[in-house]
Amino acid sequence: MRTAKIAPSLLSADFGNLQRDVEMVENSQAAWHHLDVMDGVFVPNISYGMPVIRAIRKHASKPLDVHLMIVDPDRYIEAFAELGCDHLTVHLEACTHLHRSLQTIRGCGMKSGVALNPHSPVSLLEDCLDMADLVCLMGVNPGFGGQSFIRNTYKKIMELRTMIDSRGLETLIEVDGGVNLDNTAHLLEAGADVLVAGSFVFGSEDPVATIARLAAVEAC
Ligand SMILES: O=C(CO)[C@@H](O)[C@H](O)COP(=O)(O)O
Ligand SMILES: [Fe+2]
Repeated sequence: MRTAKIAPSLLSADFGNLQRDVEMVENSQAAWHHLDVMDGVFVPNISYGMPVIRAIRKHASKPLDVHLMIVDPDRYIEAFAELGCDHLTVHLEACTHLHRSLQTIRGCGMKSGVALNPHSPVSLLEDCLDMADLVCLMGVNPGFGGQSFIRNTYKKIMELRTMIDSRGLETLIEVDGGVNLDNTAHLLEAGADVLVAGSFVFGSEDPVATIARLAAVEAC
Protein backbone atom coordinates (compact mmCIF):
# COMPACT_ATOMS: atom_id res chain seq x y z
CA MET A 1 0.00 0.00 0.00
CA ARG A 2 1.26 3.46 -0.96
CA THR A 3 1.39 6.35 1.50
CA ALA A 4 2.39 9.97 0.86
CA LYS A 5 5.38 11.96 2.02
CA ILE A 6 3.95 14.88 3.99
CA ALA A 7 5.53 18.33 3.69
CA PRO A 8 3.96 20.83 6.13
CA SER A 9 3.96 24.36 4.76
CA LEU A 10 5.47 26.76 7.26
CA LEU A 11 3.46 29.59 5.67
CA SER A 12 0.77 28.69 8.21
CA ALA A 13 3.18 28.45 11.14
CA ASP A 14 3.22 30.98 13.97
CA PHE A 15 6.10 33.25 12.87
CA GLY A 16 6.44 34.51 16.42
CA ASN A 17 7.25 30.94 17.43
CA LEU A 18 8.97 29.77 14.29
CA GLN A 19 11.66 27.70 16.02
CA ARG A 20 8.99 25.86 17.99
CA ASP A 21 7.01 25.09 14.82
CA VAL A 22 10.11 23.97 12.89
CA GLU A 23 10.98 21.65 15.77
CA MET A 24 7.41 20.34 15.78
CA VAL A 25 7.84 19.34 12.11
CA GLU A 26 11.24 17.80 12.92
CA ASN A 27 9.67 15.67 15.65
CA SER A 28 6.73 14.55 13.53
CA GLN A 29 6.31 12.05 10.73
CA ALA A 30 6.71 14.79 8.14
CA ALA A 31 9.24 14.04 5.40
CA TRP A 32 10.17 17.61 4.44
CA HIS A 33 9.68 21.24 5.45
CA HIS A 34 7.87 23.17 2.70
CA LEU A 35 8.91 26.83 2.46
CA ASP A 36 6.91 29.30 0.36
CA VAL A 37 8.81 32.31 -0.95
CA MET A 38 6.51 34.99 -2.44
CA ASP A 39 7.56 38.29 -3.98
CA GLY A 40 4.30 40.25 -4.24
CA VAL A 41 4.72 40.32 -8.04
CA PHE A 42 4.31 36.75 -9.30
CA VAL A 43 1.67 36.30 -6.60
CA PRO A 44 -0.31 38.99 -4.76
CA ASN A 45 1.35 38.31 -1.43
CA ILE A 46 4.78 38.65 0.20
CA SER A 47 5.90 35.92 2.59
CA TYR A 48 9.54 35.64 3.67
CA GLY A 49 12.95 35.29 2.12
CA MET A 50 16.54 34.34 2.72
CA PRO A 51 17.17 35.51 6.31
CA VAL A 52 14.18 33.50 7.50
CA ILE A 53 15.26 30.43 5.54
CA ARG A 54 18.75 30.75 7.02
CA ALA A 55 17.21 30.75 10.49
CA ILE A 56 14.99 27.75 9.68
CA ARG A 57 17.96 25.80 8.33
CA LYS A 58 19.68 26.05 11.73
CA HIS A 59 16.84 24.15 13.40
CA ALA A 60 15.97 21.73 10.59
CA SER A 61 17.68 18.51 9.66
CA LYS A 62 14.90 17.30 7.34
CA PRO A 63 15.09 18.47 3.70
CA LEU A 64 14.00 22.03 2.92
CA ASP A 65 11.57 21.97 0.00
CA VAL A 66 11.56 25.54 -1.25
CA HIS A 67 8.71 26.76 -3.48
CA LEU A 68 9.62 29.98 -5.25
CA MET A 69 6.64 32.13 -6.26
CA ILE A 70 8.80 34.90 -7.68
CA VAL A 71 9.44 36.36 -11.12
CA ASP A 72 12.73 35.57 -12.84
CA PRO A 73 13.85 33.01 -10.23
CA ASP A 74 17.15 32.33 -12.03
CA ARG A 75 18.58 35.41 -10.29
CA TYR A 76 18.51 33.62 -6.93
CA ILE A 77 19.15 29.92 -7.61
CA GLU A 78 22.75 30.02 -6.43
CA ALA A 79 21.84 31.98 -3.31
CA PHE A 80 19.23 29.41 -2.30
CA ALA A 81 21.78 26.63 -2.81
CA GLU A 82 24.21 28.47 -0.53
CA LEU A 83 21.53 28.66 2.15
CA GLY A 84 21.38 24.88 2.20
CA CYS A 85 18.05 24.36 0.44
CA ASP A 86 17.59 20.77 -0.73
CA HIS A 87 14.82 21.10 -3.32
CA LEU A 88 14.20 24.25 -5.31
CA THR A 89 10.95 24.61 -7.23
CA VAL A 90 10.38 27.35 -9.78
CA HIS A 91 7.10 28.15 -11.51
CA LEU A 92 6.84 27.29 -15.17
CA GLU A 93 4.85 30.50 -15.61
CA ALA A 94 7.75 32.55 -14.17
CA CYS A 95 10.53 31.08 -16.32
CA THR A 96 11.43 32.16 -19.83
CA HIS A 97 13.97 29.34 -20.14
CA LEU A 98 12.61 26.60 -17.91
CA HIS A 99 14.99 23.95 -19.21
CA ARG A 100 17.95 26.14 -18.30
CA SER A 101 16.52 26.96 -14.86
CA LEU A 102 16.11 23.27 -14.01
CA GLN A 103 19.60 22.54 -15.31
CA THR A 104 21.02 25.35 -13.13
CA ILE A 105 19.22 24.06 -10.02
CA ARG A 106 20.71 20.60 -10.50
CA GLY A 107 24.07 22.12 -11.31
CA CYS A 108 23.99 23.84 -7.91
CA GLY A 109 23.51 20.46 -6.23
CA MET A 110 19.78 20.73 -5.44
CA LYS A 111 16.82 18.64 -6.58
CA SER A 112 15.02 20.48 -9.35
CA GLY A 113 11.32 21.23 -9.12
CA VAL A 114 8.80 22.87 -11.44
CA ALA A 115 5.41 24.08 -10.25
CA LEU A 116 2.32 24.47 -12.41
CA ASN A 117 -0.52 26.89 -11.69
CA PRO A 118 -4.04 25.45 -11.92
CA HIS A 119 -4.44 26.90 -15.44
CA SER A 120 -1.28 25.30 -16.88
CA PRO A 121 -1.68 21.87 -18.51
CA VAL A 122 0.86 19.16 -17.71
CA SER A 123 1.50 18.80 -21.46
CA LEU A 124 3.67 21.94 -21.16
CA LEU A 125 6.25 19.70 -19.45
CA GLU A 126 6.55 17.30 -22.42
CA ASP A 127 9.98 18.58 -23.42
CA CYS A 128 11.65 19.04 -20.03
CA LEU A 129 10.13 16.43 -17.74
CA ASP A 130 13.41 14.52 -17.59
CA MET A 131 15.03 17.66 -16.12
CA ALA A 132 12.67 17.73 -13.13
CA ASP A 133 13.16 15.71 -9.96
CA LEU A 134 9.80 16.99 -8.77
CA VAL A 135 6.67 18.46 -10.33
CA CYS A 136 4.49 20.51 -8.00
CA LEU A 137 0.88 20.66 -9.13
CA MET A 138 -0.89 23.56 -7.44
CA GLY A 139 -4.24 22.57 -6.01
CA VAL A 140 -5.06 26.26 -5.50
CA ASN A 141 -4.02 29.53 -7.12
CA PRO A 142 -0.68 30.29 -5.46
CA GLY A 143 -0.26 33.13 -2.99
CA PHE A 144 -2.21 32.17 0.11
CA GLY A 145 -2.81 29.32 2.50
CA GLY A 146 -6.26 28.14 3.49
CA GLN A 147 -7.93 28.03 0.06
CA SER A 148 -10.21 25.27 -1.24
CA PHE A 149 -8.81 22.51 -3.40
CA ILE A 150 -9.51 22.78 -7.15
CA ARG A 151 -10.85 19.39 -8.27
CA ASN A 152 -9.45 19.60 -11.82
CA THR A 153 -6.08 18.85 -10.19
CA TYR A 154 -6.98 15.14 -9.95
CA LYS A 155 -7.06 14.88 -13.74
CA LYS A 156 -3.68 16.62 -13.97
CA ILE A 157 -2.14 14.23 -11.44
CA MET A 158 -3.35 11.21 -13.43
CA GLU A 159 -2.05 12.63 -16.72
CA LEU A 160 1.32 13.44 -15.18
CA ARG A 161 1.57 9.98 -13.55
CA THR A 162 1.13 8.43 -17.01
CA MET A 163 3.77 10.74 -18.54
CA ILE A 164 6.29 9.93 -15.80
CA ASP A 165 5.70 6.17 -15.73
CA SER A 166 5.63 5.75 -19.51
CA ARG A 167 9.10 7.35 -19.69
CA GLY A 168 10.51 5.33 -16.82
CA LEU A 169 11.28 8.51 -14.86
CA GLU A 170 11.44 8.82 -11.08
CA THR A 171 10.10 12.38 -10.92
CA LEU A 172 7.99 12.93 -7.82
CA ILE A 173 4.50 14.41 -8.05
CA GLU A 174 3.84 16.94 -5.30
CA VAL A 175 0.41 18.47 -4.73
CA ASP A 176 0.33 21.85 -2.99
CA GLY A 177 -2.72 23.67 -1.69
CA GLY A 178 -6.04 22.63 -0.21
CA VAL A 179 -4.78 19.27 1.07
CA ASN A 180 -6.66 17.75 4.00
CA LEU A 181 -7.76 14.37 5.33
CA ASP A 182 -10.83 14.35 3.08
CA ASN A 183 -8.83 14.38 -0.16
CA THR A 184 -5.57 12.62 0.78
CA ALA A 185 -6.64 9.10 -0.25
CA HIS A 186 -8.01 10.38 -3.55
CA LEU A 187 -4.80 12.33 -4.27
CA LEU A 188 -2.72 9.22 -3.58
CA GLU A 189 -4.93 7.10 -5.81
CA ALA A 190 -4.57 9.64 -8.62
CA GLY A 191 -0.78 9.23 -8.33
CA ALA A 192 0.59 11.89 -5.97
CA ASP A 193 3.80 11.14 -4.03
CA VAL A 194 4.17 14.23 -1.82
CA LEU A 195 1.42 16.29 -0.20
CA VAL A 196 1.98 19.82 1.08
CA ALA A 197 -0.39 20.82 3.87
CA GLY A 198 -0.34 24.19 5.61
CA SER A 199 -3.52 25.38 7.29
CA PHE A 200 -4.81 21.85 7.81
CA VAL A 201 -1.73 21.01 9.90
CA PHE A 202 -1.01 24.28 11.69
CA GLY A 203 -4.68 25.10 12.22
CA SER A 204 -5.32 21.80 13.97
CA GLU A 205 -5.25 21.28 17.73
CA ASP A 206 -2.46 18.71 17.57
CA PRO A 207 -0.27 19.27 14.48
CA VAL A 208 1.97 16.25 15.19
CA ALA A 209 -1.06 13.97 15.33
CA THR A 210 -2.52 15.58 12.19
CA ILE A 211 0.71 14.94 10.28
CA ALA A 212 0.68 11.32 11.50
CA ARG A 213 -2.90 10.90 10.29
CA LEU A 214 -2.07 12.34 6.85
CA ALA A 215 1.05 10.14 6.61
CA ALA A 216 -0.93 7.02 7.50
CA VAL A 217 -3.52 7.35 4.73
CA GLU A 218 -3.16 4.59 2.16
CA ALA A 219 -4.27 4.55 -1.45
CA CYS A 220 -7.18 2.11 -1.69
O1 LIG B 1 2.32 27.51 -2.03
C1 LIG B 1 1.35 27.60 -1.31
C2 LIG B 1 0.34 28.69 -1.50
O2 LIG B 1 0.73 29.49 -2.55
C3 LIG B 1 1.15 26.56 -0.30
O3 LIG B 1 2.31 25.87 0.03
C4 LIG B 1 0.27 26.89 0.90
O4 LIG B 1 1.02 27.28 2.02
C5 LIG B 1 -0.56 25.69 1.24
O5 LIG B 1 -1.46 26.04 2.21
P1 LIG B 1 -2.81 25.24 2.47
O6 LIG B 1 -3.64 25.31 1.22
O7 LIG B 1 -2.41 23.81 2.78
O8 LIG B 1 -3.40 25.94 3.64
FE1 LIG C 1 3.88 26.00 -1.64
